Amino acid sequence: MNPSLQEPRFKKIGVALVIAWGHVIVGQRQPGQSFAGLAEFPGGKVESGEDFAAAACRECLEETGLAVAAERLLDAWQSIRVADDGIEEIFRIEFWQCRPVSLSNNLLESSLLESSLLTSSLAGAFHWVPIADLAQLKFPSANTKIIELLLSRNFSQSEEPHHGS
Ligand SMILES: Nc1nc2c([nH]c(=O)n2[C@@H]2O[C@H](COP(=O)(O)OP(=O)(O)OP(=O)(O)O)[C@@H](O)[C@H]2O)c(=O)[nH]1
Repeated sequence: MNPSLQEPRFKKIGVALVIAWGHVIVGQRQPGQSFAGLAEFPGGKVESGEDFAAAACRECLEETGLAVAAERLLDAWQSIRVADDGIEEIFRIEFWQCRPVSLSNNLLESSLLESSLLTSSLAGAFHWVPIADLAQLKFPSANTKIIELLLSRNFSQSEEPHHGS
């Protein structure tokens, strides 16, 4: 069939912005991945039966070992291109603010201040990074708006997770 007559293909990505105490979890894209070497937030493809928020939480758990709950959609980025096989491809990323569910506020706070406990519980190249430091990291261009948003907003105490202490 003429590719231009075929239904577009969707590529959906859910990304987790895990924010606590002025920090956010950031990783580095690995060799062999697209955009290797660039910074990234935990995330990946939406699987069948999932929505973007569920995919963001699942990918975060798989990639960092940290269980999180999605709270709200902060930004979405979308592009349309014609793939090599001639089929139109719609690529959409949703950036979801998430909070850790398995750690108490006290533990979160002390581990961030001491920069120890949480780092050791995060897999691979993922770390807690002060939000103010995001300006110095290089992310894929799809992240430009969300980085600006994080840097421009005051993620103060009132934005922090309200769970057991
Ligand atoms: N996890 C994550 N992915 C991002 C971010 N920003 C961004 O453009 N992406 C893009 O979203 C897609 C994530 O999908 P994925 O992690 O499952 O893809 P992948 O690297 O395994 O496969 P790919 O190399 O074919 O893209 C990648 O194309 C990645 O470049 C981000 O902040 N976090």
